[in-house]
Amino acid sequence: MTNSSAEAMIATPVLTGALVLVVGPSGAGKDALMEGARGALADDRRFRFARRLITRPALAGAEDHDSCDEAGFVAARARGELALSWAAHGLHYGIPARELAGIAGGEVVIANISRGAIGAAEALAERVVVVEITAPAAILAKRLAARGRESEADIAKRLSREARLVTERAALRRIVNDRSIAEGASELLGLLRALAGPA
Ligand SMILES: Nc1ncnc2c1ncn2[C@@H]1O[C@H](COP(=O)(O)OP(=O)(O)OP(=O)(O)O)[C@@H](O)[C@H]1O
Ligand SMILES: O=P(O)(O)OC[C@H]1O[C@H](OP(=O)(O)O)[C@H](O)[C@@H]1O
Repeated sequence: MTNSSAEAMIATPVLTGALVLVVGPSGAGKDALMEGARGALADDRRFRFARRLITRPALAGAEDHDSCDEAGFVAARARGELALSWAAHGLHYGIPARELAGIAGGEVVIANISRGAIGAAEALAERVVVVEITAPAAILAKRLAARGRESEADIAKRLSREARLVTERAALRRIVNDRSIAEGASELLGLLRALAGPA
């Protein structure tokens, strides 16, 4: 190796940042496993769990997100504040650009998104990993009923929602969340830790 190419290698910072897209059917446990992993990583600045903007009022005990009405959402998107947005279940969802700002500096950012938004999200970072959380259909139905956030009719719509999971260049990992939340969260945690640089 010549001196100049050795210098180039030393001068190039090793960026370990990544965008982790958590996807899967309603009731699979995306929020629950992310909450478990977030708790374990609370003091670890290598990780950030993206706070979403949703046109749904925040509910006690549910996902901690920013809320706005539809006009506010459209305005935020027009101002270029959202790196990613999609519509589902009669709601608008967005990932604010500021949530992804640390990836270039090495942060691992974890975001709960629609399976239909994977294609657009793959353009947002160099290293993108899709984590699909799944569970058998009967378990999904039981969990949504027990969660009680939606009406029976809305739960039926969520369960019948068809969404294809297609990745172009992102790596794909799968967690079958059919054991306890703690076990599922620990699997997600292992996967996230493996993506981050040294502590
Ligand atoms: N392994 C598990 N064992 C028991 N209950 C679970 C498990 N995982 C999640 N749950 C519960 O199932 C319900 C649905 O989970 P959660 O809200 O995390 O799903 P989700 O994939 O985020 O769904 P949605 O897309 O509808 O928001 C919640 O009440 C959650 O506490
Ligand atoms: O079915 P697909 O398109 O994959 O996901 C649609 C939406 O469903 C869930 O919303 P919520 O957290 O239940 O409000 C996901 O977070 C996503 O935003």
